[in-house]
Amino acid sequence: MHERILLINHLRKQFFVKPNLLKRGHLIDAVKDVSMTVYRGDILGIIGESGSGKTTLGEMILKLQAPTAGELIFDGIGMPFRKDVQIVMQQSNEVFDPLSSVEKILRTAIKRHHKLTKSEQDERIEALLSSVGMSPVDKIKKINQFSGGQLQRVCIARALAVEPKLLLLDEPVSALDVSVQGQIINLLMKLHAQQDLTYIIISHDLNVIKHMCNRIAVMKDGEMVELSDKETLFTAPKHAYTKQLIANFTL
Ligand SMILES: Nc1ncnc2c1ncn2[C@@H]1O[C@H](COP(=O)(O)OP(=O)(O)OP(=O)(O)O)[C@@H](O)[C@H]1O
Repeated sequence: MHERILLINHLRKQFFVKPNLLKRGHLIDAVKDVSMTVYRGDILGIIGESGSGKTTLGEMILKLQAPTAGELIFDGIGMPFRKDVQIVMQQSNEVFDPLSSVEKILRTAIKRHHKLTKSEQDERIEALLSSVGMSPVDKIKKINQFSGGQLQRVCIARALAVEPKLLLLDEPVSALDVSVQGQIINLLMKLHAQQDLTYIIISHDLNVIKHMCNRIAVMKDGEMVELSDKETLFTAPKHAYTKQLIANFTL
């Protein structure tokens, strides 16, 4: 029996679009009426064209946006919530202060959520660096000394610093060179296998989605038009829009 970690129940988000010379101000439904269950250990992909509501859905899961209607129920996720859901984003070089050291970034994250002594923090920093395949000497390096792939490792280490249960990966590799993409994907898969983690991945890249996910949700115009396990989605997609996405992918 799969253990539920998150229930998304009739979630809706409207935005007011300000008037301009051509159009009156109006409301749009970025997310219309999305319901789904995320199970512990899932690697759930969210795909769909630009503007289909993927980011808005992700922001509601992170509690960065309040839903207009509906609810999110997190199971087995205690307080404070902030610690249990973390994000790894695409533009890792814009996420950090370029003059910060890795040590400072990780220590700040650790201190925010755990009461540890200085030496316990040091141990945790070393363990985090090792878990993302970085060397202990990297901790004194500044963010502006790292390549994109290394930065993404720092981003992942920072997210893991607070021992989250759910990671939202928003285009986790799309800014990276193809060879580095593979390394980061392998790292994410290794961490998922080793630690008790659940992933939600937003990506335009169906190769990444196919490689990593066990279940996939398809968004179109704010609606979730299909939620299938990976095999079904790629071999017997149900919705016409999914069929089109898969056909374009296999061309
Ligand atoms: N803060 C906002 N104010 C007004 N409209 C918004 C806001 N944020 C998003 N939208 C609109 O909501 C819709 C969904 O946007 P969203 O960014 O969630 O889509 P997406 O699927 O993540 O797109 P992309 O793949 O390009 O990131 C779009 O029409 C977008 O213009």
